[in-house]
Amino acid sequence: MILAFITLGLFDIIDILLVALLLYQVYMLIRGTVAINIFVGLFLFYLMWLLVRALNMELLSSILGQFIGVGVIALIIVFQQEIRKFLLLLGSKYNINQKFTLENWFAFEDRGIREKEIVAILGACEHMAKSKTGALIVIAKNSDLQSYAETGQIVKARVSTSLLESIFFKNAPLHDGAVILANNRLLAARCILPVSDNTNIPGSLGLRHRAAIGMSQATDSHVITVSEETGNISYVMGGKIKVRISIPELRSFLEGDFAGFIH
Ligand SMILES: Nc1ncnc2c1ncn2[C@@H]1O[C@H](COP(=O)(O)OP(=O)(O)OP(=O)(O)O)[C@@H](O)[C@H]1O
Repeated sequence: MILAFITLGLFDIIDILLVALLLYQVYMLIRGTVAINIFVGLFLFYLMWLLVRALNMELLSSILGQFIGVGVIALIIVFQQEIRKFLLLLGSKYNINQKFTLENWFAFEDRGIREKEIVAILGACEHMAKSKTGALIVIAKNSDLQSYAETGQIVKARVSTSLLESIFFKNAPLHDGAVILANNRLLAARCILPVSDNTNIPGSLGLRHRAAIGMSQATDSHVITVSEETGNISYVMGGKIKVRISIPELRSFLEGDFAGFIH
């Protein structure tokens, strides 16, 4: 009966597709976090309101409508963290300051890392894995990591195996936290990274690995971890972690992901 009154135009189809795309993006953003349960709850609540309205159940629809009326404010409060993460990702991907620097326009500097830096990282990771020295290395891609670098100690030094090893040496003053590599330089050490709240991460992975995953979700950077407990090397990108990788595997990941930057 109801369907007989529904007319579907081209714009309605575009509208539905856009809403589907939006919902998919929201799902991708909060997938694996506790926020997904809240989102599903709110979505069901909204569907119920649409249903009771369509069935002309006046009393129930006006009660639910009161909640829906303040729904946007409630959404902002409930998804405060996710909205912040989303805006941060959007802002750092399309950072205006970064796009209009002279370096970018005239390509004076490379964004990521080159072959020499890859060799230095591989050497350091190999030694640190053998000696079970914990390490957390962030490699910038397009996102601006300056705000993360400022949580630690700005270094701005040439990347070398010995520098990386001495930073992560157990009793060294800068060993805690992460190092950030950007523009072929070791930009900063002892940096604090955002920790992922993904509930699907195995319990065996502690804060170092969660911080690596969190950083790769918040930015487009790639992260290498060396476990202090096991000496295992992991490679993290786009919120996904590859655990227990070998040095040749790490080389092929780095060369593959930063191929555009190798000279
Ligand atoms: N948010 C963070 N940002 C940067 N570094 C962090 C963060 N959280 C933890 N770390 C680093 O990770 C170190 C070890 O943390 P933890 O033992 O919980 O990690 P893990 O994943 O179990 O790693 P490991 O296998 O090396 O023990 C900390 O001492 C610190 O240097």
